[in-house]
Amino acid sequence: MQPDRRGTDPLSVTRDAVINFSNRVVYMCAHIISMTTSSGDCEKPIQGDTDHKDIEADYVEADEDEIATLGRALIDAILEYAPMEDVQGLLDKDAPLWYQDEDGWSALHAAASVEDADLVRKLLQRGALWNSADNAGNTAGDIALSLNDGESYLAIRDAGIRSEIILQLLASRDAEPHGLVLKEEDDTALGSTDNFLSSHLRYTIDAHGQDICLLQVGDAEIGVMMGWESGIMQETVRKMCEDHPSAEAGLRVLNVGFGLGIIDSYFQALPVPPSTHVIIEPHPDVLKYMREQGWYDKKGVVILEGKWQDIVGTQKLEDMVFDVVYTDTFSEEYEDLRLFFGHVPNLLAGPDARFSFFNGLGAINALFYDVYTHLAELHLAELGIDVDWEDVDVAVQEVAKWNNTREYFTMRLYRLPVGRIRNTM
Ligand SMILES: C[S@@+](CC[C@H](N)C(=O)[O-])C[C@H]1O[C@@H](n2cnc3c(N)ncnc32)[C@H](O)[C@@H]1O
Repeated sequence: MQPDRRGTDPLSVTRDAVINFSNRVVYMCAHIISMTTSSGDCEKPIQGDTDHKDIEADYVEADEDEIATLGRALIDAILEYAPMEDVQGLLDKDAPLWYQDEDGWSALHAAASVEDADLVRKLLQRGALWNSADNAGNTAGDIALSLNDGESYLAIRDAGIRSEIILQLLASRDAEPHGLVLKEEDDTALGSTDNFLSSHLRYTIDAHGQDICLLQVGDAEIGVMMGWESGIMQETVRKMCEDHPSAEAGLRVLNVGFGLGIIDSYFQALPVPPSTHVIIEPHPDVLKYMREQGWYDKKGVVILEGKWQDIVGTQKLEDMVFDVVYTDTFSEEYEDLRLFFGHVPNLLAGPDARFSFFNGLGAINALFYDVYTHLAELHLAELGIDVDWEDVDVAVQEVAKWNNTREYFTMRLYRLPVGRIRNTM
């Protein structure tokens, strides 16, 4: 699974990651055997080391075979509708729930495919990975969804939300990288803001006449922002501004991340342009493009050069408040978005003010997209911000949409959030 355009996807537990995880378990078994048979020093050569290693390998292989046999038996039992006592018997023998067969199916995939919501719940309670994907990229949740089995789907989705909340909590209390977080490190310009900011961006028009801002990553060019998203940006501005009580006086707007300037152009095109329009943008090539396009000279526009992390919540914003706040960055993760959420109550001018963000994390898989959407809603609710969601149909011709860049949004519907401070009166 590809990381998301706007960041590494922390939910993206790929088949490889699960295999890595299971390999780690096997490695740990080998390590424990090694420690118990080599006086706790597995690096130190010991007498008869070769024989010793052979024995170790045999042990691990035998373990691996036994584990795989149990894992396979559990999947088969579920798929063959075996009596619950048989399935329970295999679970009692510790049949591995992380095991995936040659198609990438786990016991949870099997339980979802036979539409057994009780078993789905049982497997999740016993630690089944809610987000492991089969070779075709489908999770058990996707299978439940395709079978219209709402009960199983919601059990899996809620397990995903719970697990993400727990991981976020652990991560916030523990500065050390946490062993439980199954996340691939990404030091490229896609997954690291600092690398992104030192990479070259190219603004161009693709073969379909679409405006596009491209980032070079290795041999490939990745879309930072693409013209097909205009519909989302236009609808976002409409939902946030159209019926705003202060619209006729000119709104105070804050936008984080300029990209192609699509959303900023829609803000400027409002019947009454914003009275103040602050744009936060750190990338030197984007700032150059903004200068060339005359953004520095527009009335009411204030460009704050830098990352939002160095501007929002500091004196650089001079305690300004806004009627409309929008954020859409790149190479950031959900955790960055959640940190931004924490500033939103202080940025909004009052109960009429509105907040939105590009809701694209996990949008290459229905289950992951759903989990992120709910996670965002829960975290914003904790901050006293209630969100209205609107579905925007973004099904456009695939060729025109992607050109030669990778796909990062494959859902038919974009879930557009508009948050407001909860009115407690
Ligand atoms: C996807 S584009 C935004 C597209 C924009 N919504 C539009 O309508 O064209 C993301 C932008 O966020 C900027 N960005 C990346 N990291 C940022 C950060 N930490 N703070 C502010 N902007 C950031 C990027 O340089 C890029 O210009």
